[in-house]
Amino acid sequence: MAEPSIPRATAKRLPIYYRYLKFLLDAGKTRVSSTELSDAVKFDAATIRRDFSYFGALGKRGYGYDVESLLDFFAKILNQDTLTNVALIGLGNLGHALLNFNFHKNSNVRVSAVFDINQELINTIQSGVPVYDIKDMVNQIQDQRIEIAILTVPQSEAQATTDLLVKAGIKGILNFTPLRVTVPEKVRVQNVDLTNELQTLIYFIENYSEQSIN
Ligand SMILES: NC(=O)c1ccc[n+]([C@@H]2O[C@H](COP(=O)([O-])OP(=O)(O)OC[C@H]3O[C@@H](n4cnc5c(N)ncnc54)[C@H](O)[C@@H]3O)[C@@H](O)[C@H]2O)c1
Repeated sequence: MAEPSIPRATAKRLPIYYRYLKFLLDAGKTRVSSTELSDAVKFDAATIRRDFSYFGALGKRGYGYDVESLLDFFAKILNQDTLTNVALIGLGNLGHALLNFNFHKNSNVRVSAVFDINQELINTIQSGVPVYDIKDMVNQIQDQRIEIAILTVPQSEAQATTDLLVKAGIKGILNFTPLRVTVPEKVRVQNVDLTNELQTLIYFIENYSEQSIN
């Protein structure tokens, strides 16, 4: 997957643009202005124009953006044309919730393999996805050519599991554990921390209540 050199904040907004454009296309809309987009996705129009400018001059003055070509363009960047298989490591409370969700709607990402140490789970099918013994993880990930993993093991297991993932050749880890895992430079880690997100939200509400928080 080619990685375009766009700011991280822009990259994080892309799936949101993509989902809304898909909605517009399904509703039969052929074009959209940055102001309309702004109302829908709640980023200001200048941010949207700047984001889109990173991909070249896509909009036309007085016309707005062509929904279909914008969607095609984003689909390629987001790799929506190919199904991305993801491994889920640790099928506890959080792992189950993510597996049940399984990213089906509006996305070409799915969890295709689960790994755990719990003998009651190993060799079962959960939400349509096979659960493997963690001991088989390196082989399975390599055989299935999985490049992305979601980490939902206890904190105490996070680094050792990450080391195994690195050994298996994984390229990206969505880390839900509180540990900031250490990885070689070529591996990308995205940390998800709901407490942090909530605290950020509270901070913005308390300090910038009159302004947009995007
Ligand atoms: N980021 C967030 O906002 C957020 C929210 C909740 C929980 N968490 C974190 O997510 C992780 C999971 O939380 P939970 O509540 O689902 O825990 P849990 O105890 O319910 O589940 C952990 C699962 O990991 C499995 N496991 C243990 N060691 C393993 C190993 N070495 N290899 C593979 N599987 C292993 C267990 O058998 C269990 O199924 C924890 O690190 C927790 O701190 C993060």
